[in-house]
Amino acid sequence: MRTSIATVCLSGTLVDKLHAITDAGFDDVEIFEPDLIAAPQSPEEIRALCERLGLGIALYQPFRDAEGVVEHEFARVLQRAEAKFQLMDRLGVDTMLVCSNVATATIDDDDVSADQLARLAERADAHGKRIAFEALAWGRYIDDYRRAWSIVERADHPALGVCLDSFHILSLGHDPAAIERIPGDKIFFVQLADAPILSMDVLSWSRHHRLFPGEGGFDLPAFVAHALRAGYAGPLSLEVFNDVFRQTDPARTALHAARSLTVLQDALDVGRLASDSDRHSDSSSEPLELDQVELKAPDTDEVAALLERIGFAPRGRHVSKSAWLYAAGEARLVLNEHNVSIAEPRIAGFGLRYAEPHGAASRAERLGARRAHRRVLSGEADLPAILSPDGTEILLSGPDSGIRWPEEFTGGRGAPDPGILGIDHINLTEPVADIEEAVLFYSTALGLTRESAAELAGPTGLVRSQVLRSRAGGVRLALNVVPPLSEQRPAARRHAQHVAIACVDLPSLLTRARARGLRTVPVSENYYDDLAARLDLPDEELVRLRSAGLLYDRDEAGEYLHCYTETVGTVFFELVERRDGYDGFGAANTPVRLTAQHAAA
Ligand SMILES: O=C(O)c1ccc(O)c(O)c1
Ligand SMILES: [Mg+2]
Repeated sequence: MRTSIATVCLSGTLVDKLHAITDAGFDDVEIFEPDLIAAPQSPEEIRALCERLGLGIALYQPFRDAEGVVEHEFARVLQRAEAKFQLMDRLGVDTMLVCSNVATATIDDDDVSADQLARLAERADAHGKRIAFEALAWGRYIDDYRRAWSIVERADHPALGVCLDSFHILSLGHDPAAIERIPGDKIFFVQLADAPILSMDVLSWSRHHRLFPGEGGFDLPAFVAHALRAGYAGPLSLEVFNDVFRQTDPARTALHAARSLTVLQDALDVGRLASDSDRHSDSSSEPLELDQVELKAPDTDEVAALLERIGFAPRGRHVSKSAWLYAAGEARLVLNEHNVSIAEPRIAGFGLRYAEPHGAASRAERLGARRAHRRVLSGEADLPAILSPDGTEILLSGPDSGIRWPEEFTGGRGAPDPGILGIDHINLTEPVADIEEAVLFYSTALGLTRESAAELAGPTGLVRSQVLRSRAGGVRLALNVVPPLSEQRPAARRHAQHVAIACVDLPSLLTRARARGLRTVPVSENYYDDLAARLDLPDEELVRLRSAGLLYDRDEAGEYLHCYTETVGTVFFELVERRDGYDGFGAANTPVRLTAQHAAA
């Protein structure tokens, strides 16, 4: 199928947008009228540019408030339309989107709307143009695609069809199954947008919060499948009104958009295969384990000292690079000073183990991931590495390739604390502008499953937190969104990232670690008073938690004890003990940490 995107999805001038859309590989574009009106180029120049770029103009939109009006007003509608048909001739586009009347409609009568649309279509036809009628979710009378179709059917004009926009249909909870009752050749256009499930007025929801397919709560593959079963053969076109995407770099956003369509098309293919031969989606695309984390800094001494206080032991220095491996239990952390351009320690990468790392890397690349140059720590094995959109390096290892690379580090000393088991999870931060792209990347290119997002109260407002994990449970990744106005704050307040270390008998480990000089984020007395009020914990347990300075959470399955270390650069560590299958992240305790870190930074 042809792919398309509306210019309204991107930032910049019309010319910027057309270049970005072409470079991202789209076949077609919807020109959003305000973009054209504001452009200094003539319609002929825009047409010539699109021809030169090999980009088809699939739709001109929107034309508003056309039907349901009294007769003398309709005469004005036809005059307005006439001018637009001439403009469309100059642009070389043959389909115009007409959306249902939101402002000037005074007549709630399908016969009147059908008659007026038929007359509009008659004029369009005279210019060799077509009208695609779209029910806006906030249309004055027509807000349901089924009603829009019945009006189009009644009008019965060959130059009149419907435009189906997933947002308007799914936001109102309308069943998309009736799309299959519309003949495919009367579906003139399909627009796709996802959105987070929010309870707010539908106009604001649509204008500010639409997302690319796969990023929100709508079932876009099912929606598109209905249109395809109806026989729709036109382009799949993204129409995403989003305040953030309209501010970000258009080239990057267009790539992000294209990736979402690739994922959607894959989901449609899998659906088709599944119904044909009952095949299940491929679980080999999921990572098995998070097998190491790499921290980079111009000078890693401070992080190294912190790790030793926690209970890690140096396993050695890399044979040829300024990099050190710290290990304990199954946990492996690489401290890398090689080719470092950043000023402060940060999480630069991590390793995921897959059943087939090369297959996983090709899949990620197809979904837009860039290949990373060989990682410093993998001189020997043939391990692929990719980059997340923000440049985090992800090393993909196989079932046994993880065993050899630590041998490149020699000259270790000491023994790790036996209380450390491995890496429990990592928590990265993303600017508001990048979070959707990051979530799409981790959930598709890396094969993780997105869980519902939470909003956690911090000293500078709500922090959105998005958990991604492997279904089998071996990999857990949390992404926290940096509050948008925090850019001027010290780095540690803006984007402290952390690695959570899984421990056994955390209270005893903490006693030993404190004897080695470890300091943890202080926990207020008020916190323990609240714990006592909230959870029916035995007094002795409360005393133990309080004296150890531990945070506590529990779910239906079990309990979670945890604490946070001091921050070095933009990195800190969390020490966690999961008891009896506790499956969360102690999210309820995040405000305590954020506030303490805010005060300390
Ligand atoms: O928000 C709007 O006005 C608007 C305009 C055109 C569309 O196709 C649409 O879905 C919404
Ligand atoms: Mg639309």
